[in-house]
Amino acid sequence: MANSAQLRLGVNIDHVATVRNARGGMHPDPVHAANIAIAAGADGITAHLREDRRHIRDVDIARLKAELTRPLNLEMAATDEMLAIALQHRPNACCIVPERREERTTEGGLDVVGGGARLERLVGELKQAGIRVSLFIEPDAAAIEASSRMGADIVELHTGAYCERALEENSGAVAHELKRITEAARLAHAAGLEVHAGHGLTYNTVGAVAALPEMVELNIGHFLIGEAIFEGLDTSVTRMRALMDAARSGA
Ligand SMILES: CC(=O)[C@@H](O)[C@H](O)COP(=O)(O)O
Ligand SMILES: NCC(=O)COP(=O)(O)O
Repeated sequence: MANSAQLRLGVNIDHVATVRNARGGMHPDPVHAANIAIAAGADGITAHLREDRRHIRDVDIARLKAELTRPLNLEMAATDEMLAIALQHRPNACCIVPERREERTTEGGLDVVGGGARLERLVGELKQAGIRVSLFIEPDAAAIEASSRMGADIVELHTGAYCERALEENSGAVAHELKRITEAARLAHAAGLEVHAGHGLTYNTVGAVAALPEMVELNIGHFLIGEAIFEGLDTSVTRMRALMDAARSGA
């Protein structure tokens, strides 16, 4: 079992729902996957209720909130529909993410600088309901300053570009992206924000991000669910957890 002093692992179970939805029906069940992930060492569960409901559905959020023994992090677009759902279910945290219906995945960070009053109102209403608020942002200084000004509790740094460059085996570009994440983590921590990161992380890319001392939580999904096909979800979560812990302890 994970202990609270460790870097936290949030397992994103969206892609279990993607497989389920390919045939309709109930199988495989994302809540069952969440429970396996928790038993294997996940500290929390992340689920992204997209506006188009392409994977997670409203009923999944209700069941996750009712049945989980670990905190739920609800990822959502900055809309009044999603705000109402969050206020109904009261997850432990809400991570506000940018959404474009036609995108294949979350392509960039939230436009916190341009997001203005609407985003600030959403952050305020969630916080007033006792929900911790995270903003999913690019690792850059302007986004961090705006997140802090807006009253967010947490920033989740988008690691997608870093992981893409790693897949291309472009070591110079990987180093550049890692430097952006490293500097952003320092800056966010100094601004009093809790620092999370995620998107596209794999066994190969997790170590460098886990080693950053300011990092408090990593949210990982697509790779873990993909590896689960080959080695089982309990094994993929356990391996990821071990890599995070080894990186954190300098092993
Ligand atoms: C915000 C984020 O990184 C995750 O929610 C991820 O987006 C889930 O997968 P999809 O982008 O495929 O919905
Ligand atoms: N916020 C990132 C997340 O929850 C997981 O992203 P991915 O590992 O599914 O790409």
